[in-house]
Amino acid sequence: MPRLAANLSMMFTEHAFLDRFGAAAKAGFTGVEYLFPYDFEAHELRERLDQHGLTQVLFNLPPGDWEAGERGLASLPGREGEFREGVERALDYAKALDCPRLHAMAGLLPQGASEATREAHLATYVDNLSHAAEACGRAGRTLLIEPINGRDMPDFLLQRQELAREVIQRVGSPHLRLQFDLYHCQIVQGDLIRTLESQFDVVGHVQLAGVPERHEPDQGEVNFGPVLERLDSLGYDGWVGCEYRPAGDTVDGLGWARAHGVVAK
Ligand SMILES: O=C(O)[C@@H](O)C(=O)CO
Ligand SMILES: [Mg+2]
Repeated sequence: MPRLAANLSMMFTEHAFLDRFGAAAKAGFTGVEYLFPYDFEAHELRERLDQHGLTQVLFNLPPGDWEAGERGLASLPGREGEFREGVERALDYAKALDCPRLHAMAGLLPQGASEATREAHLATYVDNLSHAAEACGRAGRTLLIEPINGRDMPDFLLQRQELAREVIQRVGSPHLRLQFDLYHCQIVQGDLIRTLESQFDVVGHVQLAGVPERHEPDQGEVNFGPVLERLDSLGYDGWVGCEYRPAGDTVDGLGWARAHGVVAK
């Protein structure tokens, strides 16, 4: 069975952020991920990981001005310098946290973008990812890109798994892989098992959540048991990030995860 990582941006929000590490460990998780570490000093996060025997599985590059609605810089023409500074900043944190994976969010297209604008964003995306993948490779890390559904993030450039694959091929670096979020894939295109099979050779991380509410995976329209079994039989040895907003108390909603060794201590 795949190892489950608690996503601390969405789970255990009953606690202040730094206290979520201990809560996740107490609930039986051995790995954690979250969107952004940058509100904290790296040593504060490192201390929490060490104190609770946790592995840092993943976090994201700086996304631009999140409060103003930005959702990543990787495809934004004219922001290349800021993107590259973000890569260096993320790599510093990754070293301190011993984190092997970094996710670069693609960013938004302008509303009603023409085909030419879209092509320009894609070209910037490929250039920026080429640079970032090489920097990650030199640092012994893997860079990830994630298709995100356009209902939750309207105008997000990267929505389909096939486009992610095309971008990965255009970049052509072994250090760039796919963050396959089953929640987004179900909303955008469904057919989870066949899509996973066809993308598996480029998958570097997996996430899940119930659809459509993004609650626990045992709530909603997807029967995740067979999907996780297929992930196993394909030979996946990475982590599956639990990137969902619990419907109620986080620990009360963990019944589904017992089969994966997540058992409250
Ligand atoms: O699926 C998501 O929302 C995340 O994995 C992410 O990185 C951007 O919000
Ligand atoms: Mg995700």
